[in-house]
Amino acid sequence: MPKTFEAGAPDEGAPAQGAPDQGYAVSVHNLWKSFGEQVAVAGIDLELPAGRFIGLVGPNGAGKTTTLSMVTGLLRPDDGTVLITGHDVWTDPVAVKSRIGVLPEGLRLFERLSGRELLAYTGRLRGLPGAEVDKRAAQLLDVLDLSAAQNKLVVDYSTGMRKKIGLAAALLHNPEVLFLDEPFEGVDPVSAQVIRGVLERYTRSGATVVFSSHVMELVESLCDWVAVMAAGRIVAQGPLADVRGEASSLQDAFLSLVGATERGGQDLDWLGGAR
Ligand SMILES: Nc1ncnc2c1ncn2[C@@H]1O[C@H](COP(=O)(O)OP(=O)(O)OP(=O)(O)O)[C@@H](O)[C@H]1O
Repeated sequence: MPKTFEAGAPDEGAPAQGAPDQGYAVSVHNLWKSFGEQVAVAGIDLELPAGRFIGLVGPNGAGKTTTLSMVTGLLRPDDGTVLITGHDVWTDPVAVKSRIGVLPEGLRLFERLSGRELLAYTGRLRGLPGAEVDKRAAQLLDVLDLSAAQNKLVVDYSTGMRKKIGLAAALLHNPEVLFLDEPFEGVDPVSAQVIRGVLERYTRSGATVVFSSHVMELVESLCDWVAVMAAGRIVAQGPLADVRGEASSLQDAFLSLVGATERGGQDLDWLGGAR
């Protein structure tokens, strides 16, 4: 069984941009959220260091989306505090929103705009000068292989194209911290590689990426810091190697951390039997 432990302060020498709060990009304290009787997030604490590629992993229903929604100011917590680069999400929302980019789950976009128009609109909302928006939008569309589709309406985009234009919109103002809920879902391997390259370049500049995923291989290959959620709680957080511990892979560590059982469908004895 891998170790369960809490994160210490980030390593000395780790890149830390714009994070006055001891180098933490995100500090969450005692965060709670219930939906009726269902406790979705049960008093979690998280300290996510700046300049890292951070994976938030957990089984279905663990509370990842609820957590990311509260951390990014999309959903009001029942209790607790969230600081982004030292700014409180709920008492200082303007400061926070200028510093973060978000690719939420179930991304809602202005679908009657073309991809290009969507970026122009997002850029102006972010207060960027028009010429700068044009330059950045053209570069992002090119890197994300969306140039040919830039004049097509977003409503006609595929799932993967929607993720990519959503990512471009989230990156346009060069945020310090980027939050991505399942960014690779529905994205083909070539586009995934492109997104990966963009995100790696972005974190190398000192920015922080926090993304949720079920795909352990992806988290293991991309992230240098991991937080594991199960049943509304954080069961481990820290550098990838520490969370993996003695386990041969993050997948194995994850399965024992979340207490997975070996139920491989033994009860379904009719399945595949005589028809
Ligand atoms: N708006 C809502 N109303 C009622 N219950 C909700 C709502 N949103 C989330 N929940 C419940 O809260 C719990 C956590 O859900 P959440 O979507 O945060 O999990 P998740 O880890 O993101 O799951 P998945 O990986 O399946 O997307 C679940 O039991 C879910 O049913």
